Amino acid sequence: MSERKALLEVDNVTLRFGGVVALNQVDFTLYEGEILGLIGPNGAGKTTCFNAMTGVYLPTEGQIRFKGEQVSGKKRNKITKMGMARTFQNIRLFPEMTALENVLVGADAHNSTSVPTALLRLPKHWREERQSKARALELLDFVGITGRSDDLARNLSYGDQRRLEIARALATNPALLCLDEPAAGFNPAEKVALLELIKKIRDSGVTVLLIEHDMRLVMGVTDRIVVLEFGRKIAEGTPEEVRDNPKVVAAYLGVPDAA
Ligand SMILES: Nc1ncnc2c1ncn2[C@@H]1O[C@H](COP(=O)(O)OP(=O)(O)OP(=O)(O)O)[C@@H](O)[C@H]1O
Repeated sequence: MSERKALLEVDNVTLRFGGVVALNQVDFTLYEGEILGLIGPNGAGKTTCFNAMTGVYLPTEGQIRFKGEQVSGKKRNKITKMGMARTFQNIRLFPEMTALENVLVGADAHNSTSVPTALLRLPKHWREERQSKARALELLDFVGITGRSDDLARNLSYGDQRRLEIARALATNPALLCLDEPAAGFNPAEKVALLELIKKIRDSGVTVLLIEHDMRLVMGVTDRIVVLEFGRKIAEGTPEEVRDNPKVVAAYLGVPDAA
């Protein structure tokens, strides 16, 4: 246990929107190399927590640290550069760009080419562009949409658009990938395939944080789970521990059809 290395620390975070306490003294750590599930009923605070971690919201109290460095108050592109990438509950692709171009936009966050180098089309620029393209094609292959690189994003199936979003996030070479309900709208077969992809991402060395409503998906893929209810953490542990926790059963698993 002692060799586990903290990647992201949510340290006693409270977040208020006016009178609404969306997060109430939430505390947990995400360790390198794990798949952590963040679950809870509607309105529990999952998305707010995610948004705080990725710099969208500033906690009212407490701190969030990534690789030991505070993320709160930092700009999005700085947080991306620190090694954190995310997808969104609602797909946010550039619909009129090709799949490949969408991934290249992700990779751009990482390129070192300066604007003058790019404008003057110096060799370094071409080299980086070639490398980025090769890497983008590799990522499309990795997420399972080989052959769709030249298709406009809007012409991809819903499932493939979700995969493309993941490829775009991976193009920033993250240490941590945060997935916000990636299986929303998926049929059971697509969910199984997504589960495989999430494991493959982790096995490639990327730590994964997963917000998910589908209990079966969460149980089948995560190493540990944090459960929120009304903005508070009510449980944390392995899928088995969480599943058997009476508070969780009452709050979430007891809801018919939650699975
Ligand atoms: N921008 C905001 N302004 C005011 N209240 C907000 C805002 N965002 C979230 N809330 C409130 O904070 C609480 C937590 O919401 P949040 O969206 O984080 O929950 P969630 O667990 O992600 O829910 P869901 O599963 O429905 O997406 C809710 O009471 C919500 O109404």
